[in-house]
Amino acid sequence: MKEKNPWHTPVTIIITVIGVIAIVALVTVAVLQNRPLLQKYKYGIVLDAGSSHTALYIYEWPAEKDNNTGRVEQTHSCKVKGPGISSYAAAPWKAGESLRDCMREAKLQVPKKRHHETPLYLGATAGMRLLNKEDSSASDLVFKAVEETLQKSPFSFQGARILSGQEEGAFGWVTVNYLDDRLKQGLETTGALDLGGASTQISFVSDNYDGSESPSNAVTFRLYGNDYNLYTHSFLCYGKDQALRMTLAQQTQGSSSEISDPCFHPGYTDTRNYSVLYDSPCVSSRKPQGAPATFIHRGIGNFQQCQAFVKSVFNFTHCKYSRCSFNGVFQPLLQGPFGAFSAYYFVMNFLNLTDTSIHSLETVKEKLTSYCATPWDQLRQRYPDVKIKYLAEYCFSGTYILTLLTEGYNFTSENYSNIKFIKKIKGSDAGWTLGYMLNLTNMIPAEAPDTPILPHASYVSIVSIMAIVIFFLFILSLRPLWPRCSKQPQIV
Ligand SMILES: Nc1ccn([C@@H]2O[C@H](COP(=O)(O)OP(=O)(O)OP(=O)(O)O)[C@@H](O)[C@H]2O)c(=O)n1
Ligand SMILES: [Ca+2]
Repeated sequence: MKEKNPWHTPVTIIITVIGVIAIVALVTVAVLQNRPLLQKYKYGIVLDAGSSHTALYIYEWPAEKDNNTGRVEQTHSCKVKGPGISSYAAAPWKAGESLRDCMREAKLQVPKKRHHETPLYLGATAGMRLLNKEDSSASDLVFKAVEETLQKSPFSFQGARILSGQEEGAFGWVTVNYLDDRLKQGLETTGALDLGGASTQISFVSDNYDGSESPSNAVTFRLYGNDYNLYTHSFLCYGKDQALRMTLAQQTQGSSSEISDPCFHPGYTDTRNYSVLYDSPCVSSRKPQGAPATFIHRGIGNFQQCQAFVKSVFNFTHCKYSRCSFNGVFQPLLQGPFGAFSAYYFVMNFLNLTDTSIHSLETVKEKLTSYCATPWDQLRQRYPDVKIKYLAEYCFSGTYILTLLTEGYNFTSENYSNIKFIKKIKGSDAGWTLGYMLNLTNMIPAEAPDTPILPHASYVSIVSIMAIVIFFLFILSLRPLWPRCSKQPQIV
């Protein structure tokens, strides 16, 4: 008699086929339904109109995330040729013109079909703050010129304006902590130190500061369900270019036709114009009477003497609060790690001093002592590709940074290593622009968003495994229906 394979009964074959189809269907639906959709991006553009130059930043984030909560990253940056827009006060149309090349680049970088929905912002900082103070109609004309250019772009232009010092400091802090993923996770935050050409900002969270002492330094945020009381202050005129003017003003009070400057290298000489030097609200009131048209600016390269001049631009005589940084400005006790960017980074990177875990405050002083004393022609030979203006100023700038951090903000040998000199965090530049855009586009929710318990891959794996297990349990549960054991021949 022919032995029949017990699995070949119609019932088991049907159950198996249905089971396999069910598993394939279940897993396919689970994978397809939850598959990350093909990545589409949205874009935002911010122009940082700084005192020394303008830069354009393009940010992108996944389009499919609800309320734009996906991660925002910088995809492109463009440095505008020429000086900052405040330098075009005498020919405002040139300020608008200067932005054209970078706007052209932006058009190529952002996919065409996204152009009209891409917000475009221009924020101006200390250079325009100073121009506005000095000559508000000139500053209005500069804004008119840049607005005309930006309105002509295919992007959704949202306006050009001067940021307050508070905003500049607070948005720099938001950028650093957003990029470090500290806000979403509610981790201890990083303070932000920004050194520009015309102003400098310090922003940090301190347990001793709830905003009641000196409320003008307080910015409160509720981000991802956490409250932050941020201390922030912007010192107008304490960016490195204006600080250099103040230091030179200190040395030229005698109207002399020649000064020997310890902040410049031995052998360095240049002819400077008194009226150009004093043409800034940071020093204009101190222009000496009867000064000649020009003076010879000679370097003598002496760090200690340089630091003495630099110190003289800080005022430590009065403080009506429990503690101050300088110029009578309140500052709570320093707390936590700090990220120092923009000119802090350019200068410390040039001097090879960015790694504060190796280079202590003492080493920084030693390095500056020998660097400032290096003859100018030797430096020119060693760094033929570095812009002369930058190269000439690194001794002053390094000395200024050291003095600002220690004498100004009260960093000590103990907490100096809490500072990290940084340019970028995960590919995006540290600076106020990203924080500014995140704020204006409401991309940081006040409350923590609900997130799925499991990541996508774990979800799919668990669904697949469970489907297979259920299928086998089902087969087992049908055991009573299974044909009798195969060894015994069956009588058909
Ligand atoms: N490789 C570089 C680039 C810039 N700088 C200096 O860094 C300062 C400008 O820093 P930045 O952060 O770009 O200032 P701005 O944003 O233009 O100025 P502000 O924020 O004050 O408006 C200028 O003194 C410039 O000479 C430098 O020393 N080395
Ligand atoms: Ca700046």
